[in-house]
Amino acid sequence: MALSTPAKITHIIFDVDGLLIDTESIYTKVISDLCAQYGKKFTWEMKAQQMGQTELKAANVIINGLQLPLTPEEYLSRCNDKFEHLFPTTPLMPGAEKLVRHLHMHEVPMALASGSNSHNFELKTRNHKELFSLFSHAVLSSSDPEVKHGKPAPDCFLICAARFANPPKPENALVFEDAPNGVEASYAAGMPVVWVPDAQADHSLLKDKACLILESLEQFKPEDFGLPPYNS
Ligand SMILES: O=c1[nH]cc([C@@H]2O[C@H](COP(=O)(O)O)[C@@H](O)[C@H]2O)c(=O)[nH]1
Ligand SMILES: [Mg+2]
Repeated sequence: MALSTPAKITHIIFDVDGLLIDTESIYTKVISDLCAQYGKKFTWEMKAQQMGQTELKAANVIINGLQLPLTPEEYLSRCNDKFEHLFPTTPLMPGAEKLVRHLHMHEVPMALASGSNSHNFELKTRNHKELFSLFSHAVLSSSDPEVKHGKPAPDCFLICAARFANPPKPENALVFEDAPNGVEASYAAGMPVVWVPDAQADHSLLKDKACLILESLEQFKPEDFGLPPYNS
């Protein structure tokens, strides 16, 4: 379903969590278990507000939203204890490896823009080092001093675009995102965005801000964006 046709795409910026790697199911499990210890339920609405945000901002969403008797530091430390063991087991999302290798083979410059911090990013990608070496750079909003505001602000995408050797104009950089906050951020950056939402996401809120909505990266057709088709 193409909602609008973007300008010529010369660069690609990928989100990480829930888009290239399946860390969102790990976040859901760990945060649900923590909330349950206080008799609270981690709802999809709450999760959608957290996704893509910096870790500290996301912690405050839950603590304030569910009135958890924890400081952000306590919340993050409890989660990080579990993430330390779980993130290194993270699998890739369907279609991610095929798309990244294809674009790399055709020398399309690619980078990453995530809400993660650098320690967790290393854990999450530990089993996929060679694949993640194919990106030119990664902007990690929770650790990068240049990123003043995480998604839904456009900062991480604008900074990511500016760090390419030959920086594209925003309209020439195609973003792939799973999070509503990420779609808002890329739209605010003036970049076309392919949205690959969680099955629970409400499409109606963002359908005018994404140029394409897919159930999976496996459905992406590079030629629809002027990029080399698969098998070329
Ligand atoms: O259930 C959750 N998902 C995601 C996040 C936040 O979203 C970031 C991942 O963002 P992105 O998809 O932009 O990589 C995580 O590092 C974390 O800060 C969270 O707090 N809770
Ligand atoms: Mg994401």
